[in-house]
Amino acid sequence: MSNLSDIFKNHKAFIPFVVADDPDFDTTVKNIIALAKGGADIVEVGIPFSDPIADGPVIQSADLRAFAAGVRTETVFEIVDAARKQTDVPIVFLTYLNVVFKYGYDAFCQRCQQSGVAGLVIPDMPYESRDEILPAATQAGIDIIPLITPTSGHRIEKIARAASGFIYVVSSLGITGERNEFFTGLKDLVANIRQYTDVPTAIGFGVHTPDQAKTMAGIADGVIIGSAIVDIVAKEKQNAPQAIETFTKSVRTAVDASQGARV
Ligand SMILES: O=P(O)(O)OC[C@@H](O)[C@@H](O)c1c[nH]c2ccccc12
Repeated sequence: MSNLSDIFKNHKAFIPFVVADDPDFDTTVKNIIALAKGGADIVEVGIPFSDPIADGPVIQSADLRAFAAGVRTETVFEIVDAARKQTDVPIVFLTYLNVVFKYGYDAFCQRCQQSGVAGLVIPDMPYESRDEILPAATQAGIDIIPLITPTSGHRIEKIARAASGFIYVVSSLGITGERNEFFTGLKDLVANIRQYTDVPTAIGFGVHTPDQAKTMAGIADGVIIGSAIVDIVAKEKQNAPQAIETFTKSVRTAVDASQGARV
């Protein structure tokens, strides 16, 4: 397994998301570095996919921009390799299962290890199918980061007990995208998960302001923001890195102000 869990040991984690090759290779590399400079603990890099069923319009549009830029799965690895020359910020992939399947589980996990990718979030891989990829991921020292949603119900125990890296707690039903209303039972959901595991939890979906990030970091061990950052990329294009660093710093400050701030 990777050492992703250690990141959460002494402070609340901020995990931002960007889509690879949106709007181009160099800007994505600069965005990853800007996120790291701004205080991200882990960067979630999205591999564009043709049928992103869990994604809202902001990320769907980003995937289309990446496809227009000619993105291939290998491009995403090359972007990470290029970023690695300037930052050692932990990186996880957000990827749909078919991308990994087409590349080949062993080859994909080995390539991840080569690029220093520490974990995979595969939103359309049911817990019951994880055994297909687990041997290759374990061999490569990569965490398969599970998602737990407000409707996971009786499956929470087995998902939590099998988790490594961190657990992605989905804040609300539906698709990714900025929200102002969240599932009201998040505190109970996190408490339920914590009965079964010490693996840290990070809440994502809809969070788009520093105040919301502070609230979520007060409930869980970390917070994930995607669409709000992808929206900056959509608006700022090649000028996004500076704006992204500024936004990241504001979220970092807010997350550190929640309980359990950096010691
Ligand atoms: O965009 P939001 O609402 O801030 O949510 C994070 C999300 O973007 C990122 O974690 C993600 C992007 N695509 C996904 C698909 C499924 C689950 C999570 C994701």
